[in-house]
Amino acid sequence: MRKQVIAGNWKMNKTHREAEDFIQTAKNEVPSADQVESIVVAPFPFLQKLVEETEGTSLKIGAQNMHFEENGAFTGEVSPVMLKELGVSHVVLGHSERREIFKETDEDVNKKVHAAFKHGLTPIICVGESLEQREASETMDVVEGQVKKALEGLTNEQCAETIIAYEPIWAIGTGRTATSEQANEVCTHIRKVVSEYVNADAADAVRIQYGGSVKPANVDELLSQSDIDGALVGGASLEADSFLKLVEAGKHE
Ligand SMILES: O=C(CO)COP(=O)(O)O
Repeated sequence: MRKQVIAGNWKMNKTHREAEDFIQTAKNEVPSADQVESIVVAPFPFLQKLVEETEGTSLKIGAQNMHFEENGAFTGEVSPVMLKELGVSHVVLGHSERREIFKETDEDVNKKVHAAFKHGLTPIICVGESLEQREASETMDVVEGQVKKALEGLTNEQCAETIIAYEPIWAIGTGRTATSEQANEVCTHIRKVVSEYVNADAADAVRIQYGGSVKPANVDELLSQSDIDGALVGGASLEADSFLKLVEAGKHE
């Protein structure tokens, strides 16, 4: 049975003080790591402090992006080596906001995924279609292309360890959640793509999250779907109480 993984993506939000207050509330309240995997994906300036404060707890800390190179003349960028040194466990890669606003390509995402594995970071790879693509019935093709390109050149074991987040762009921050059937349909397709592109074992092991207006009121139904193994949550992860409810929903005994 795949363990659910609930990640709160804070995006570019919170002051240092707010981040601190959240972690103090949440760090001892999250269920144990063998029941559910819980991750706070925080802005770079907070990472070191949050990693220190959550040491020995079940709450893990992830980054929202990174460069694929280890070092060099890349002003403003952060490397996988730096994240690893801080003790970060996960890194979100290819979020639609990075793809759309910062023009990241599938090729960039693939290089970043390789860099993550090289440095012992677990990638959370985001894929998902725009409203225009959904209306043109291109969802499955778009997502399939993104998944294959992101996984290109990885070992079968690395593919199995990857977390894929299906986040339809039209559902992000809009309050318009995909129905659990719509979300599951695409997650099932992603698992099929992994099965054909990698192998059945990797497809069985890979965890596929849904993201896009997930909140305590709709999380149970989403997580009860056959191919949804967790959630990547923006807005509803900003308050500790709400984040804890989401994590609780992912718990199994
Ligand atoms: O983009 C998201 C998480 O990465 C989803 O954001 P919302 O939960 O705010 O819709």
